[in-house]
Parts: sequence; C-alpha cells; structure tokens
Amino acid sequence: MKKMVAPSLLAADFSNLSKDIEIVNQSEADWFHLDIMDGVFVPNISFGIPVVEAVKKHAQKPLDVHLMIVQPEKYITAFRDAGADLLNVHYEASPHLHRTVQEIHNAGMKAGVTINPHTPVALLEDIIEMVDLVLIMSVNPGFGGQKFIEHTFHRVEQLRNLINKKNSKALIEVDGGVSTDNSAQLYEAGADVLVSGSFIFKSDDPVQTISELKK
Ligand SMILES: O=C(CO)[C@H](O)[C@H](O)COP(=O)(O)O
Repeated sequence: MKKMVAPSLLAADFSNLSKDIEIVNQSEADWFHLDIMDGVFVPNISFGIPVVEAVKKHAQKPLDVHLMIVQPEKYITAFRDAGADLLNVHYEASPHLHRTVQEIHNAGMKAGVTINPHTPVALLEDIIEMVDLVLIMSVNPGFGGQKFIEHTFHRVEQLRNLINKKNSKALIEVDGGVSTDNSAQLYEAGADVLVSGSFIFKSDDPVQTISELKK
C-alpha cells in the first residue's frame, strides 16, 4: 500500500487559508483534499469553484477534489479549469457513471468514484477497471469531525479483493473520522490514501500529525 495522506481543508482556518495551505506544502502530505458540498446532495454547504482556484495558486501538491453535489457531470470542466488534478464524483449522484468517468478523463484529470457508507462495494464491479481511485466514506458525508464507522475496515478489504480480482490499478482512499486510532489498521486493510481534516488541523502540530498518519 502507498500510505498517502490528503489533509482536508474543510477543517482549515478559512480566515487564514494561505497559512494552512503552507503547512500542507511544508509537510509530508501527498495531496490537498477539497470538499465541495451543495446543500442538496449533503445537508451542508462548504465552498465552491473560486476557493479551489485560490487554493491552486498556493498549493504545491495535487488537488484531490471531492464533489458532494448533485449532477456532478455538469461541472467537470469548471473544476478542471479551477485546478483539480483528481475529481471524485459520488456513485449515488451519478446515474451515468461510465460516461462521467470518461468525461473526467477526457478533461485531463484522474477520475475517482466515492461511495457512501451504505453503498455496497460490489456495485463497483463493472467500473473498477476504469477508475483511478475509489473513495470510501467512513462517515456519512456532509460534516467534518464525525465518528469513524468501524465497518469501514471490512469494506476496504472487500474493495482490495475486488481490485485484485479485476487487476485494477485503482487506489483506495478513506475519508471521515480518520486519526492515528485507525490509520495503521486502514493501511493494513488495503487503503492507499487517508483523508483527514479535524485530526490534523485541530492538533498542536499539524506537520507532525501528518507524519504520524503516514506510519
Ligand atoms: O468529506 C468530508 C465530510 O463529508 C470530510 O473530508 C471528512 O469528514 C474529513 O473530516 P474529518 O477528518 O474531520 O472527519
């Protein structure tokens, strides 16, 4: 497994975002994770395209953008132009997922598919060879600072088995309630990338916390 970390800016200080971006730049983090919420697909609104553009100006690492929005296919080129390197769309919001993944690739980005905690991993069987990443939500999406759902370990193992069976190159990413209480077990179950927000940005030393999450 790769043991990558993608700090979620949802937990950053929005009144001083460039300071937290610099912390991630200086750390061992691999990507920036940006959570886009529309108040329809999830019961919360976060930030949108202008903030992604602003982050891109300062970020020295790839932008992993997680769209928690309805009709994500409408905004593929807009997020590409804003600076997304990897675009994650929800399985549950994408009735034409195969086409949407193709369009993300055609726009020049890596394509990720995200599944909510109740969505069976097996539903990815016919798309897994096409995608660059699967994001398993380990909380119900919409808010930072929630409790990690323990059943996630089993879901990561199921996904690892599916990826191996299909000879897919997809990375496994996990998001929600991630901390050093579960990071080692997640990597052991087969995760490649861990997203973490509150645990990093509410800690006394975020750079050190990021290093600890990679162990
Ligand atoms: O996608 C998200 C919420 O929908 C956040 O990225 C996720 O919850 C990370 O926050 P935390 O580490 O604080 O749980």
